[in-house]
Amino acid sequence: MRKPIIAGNWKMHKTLGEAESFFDSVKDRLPNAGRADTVICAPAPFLASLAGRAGDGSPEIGAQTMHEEEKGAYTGEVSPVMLADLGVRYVIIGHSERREYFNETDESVNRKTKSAFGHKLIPIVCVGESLEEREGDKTAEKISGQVRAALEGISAEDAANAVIAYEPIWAIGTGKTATSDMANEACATIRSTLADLYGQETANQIRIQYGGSVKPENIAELLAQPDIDGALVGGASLEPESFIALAEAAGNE
Ligand SMILES: O=C[C@H](O)COP(=O)(O)O
Repeated sequence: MRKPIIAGNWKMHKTLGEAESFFDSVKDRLPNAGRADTVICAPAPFLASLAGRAGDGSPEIGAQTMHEEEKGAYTGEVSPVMLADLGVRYVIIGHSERREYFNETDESVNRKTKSAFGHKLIPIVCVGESLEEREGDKTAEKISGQVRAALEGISAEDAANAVIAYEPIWAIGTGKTATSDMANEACATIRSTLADLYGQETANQIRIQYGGSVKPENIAELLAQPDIDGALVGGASLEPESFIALAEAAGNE
């Protein structure tokens, strides 16, 4: 049985004060803490403070990206060593916004995914098709290729701990959610790719999230699907009440 996982991706939002106040207001109010994993992926400048506030029953802390090297002359970047040292547990790798605006490629996603495992960080690896690819009937080919590339050279033992986030690009921040059937079909394609790579037993252990305009109103229907184990949530993770509602729905699964 896979434990549901709700991860909030705050993207480039909030001040430090707002981030701390959000965290303090949700950390003791997650009704089903223990039945679902919850994660806040905050902007890098807030990670130390939030990790210091995290504890039993609170969300875990995630980063939104990282560099694959441990250290070096990479101005502006954050290393896996730095994240692990702060107590960060998860890191989003290859979000479509990173692929589009910051030149991330399947190759860099693979390097970062390997590096995350090498530093005991759990990667949330993002894959997803554009509207053009969906309309051209290329969804399965695209997401399956992205999963294969991201996990190339990664052992089954590590892969079992990965989280894969299926985020159709056309559904991100647009209010357009994939129907739960469409989302499940894509997540099932990802699971069958994982089974092809690692065998069915390992594939059955890997958690697959859906992301793209997830809100308290649609989370239950998405989580009811057999291959959807959680959500990567942007806009609806910014307000405490809505994040708590999402976590509650996941804990009831
Ligand atoms: O990482 C989160 C996704 O990009 C979804 O964002 P959204 O929930 O605002 O559509």
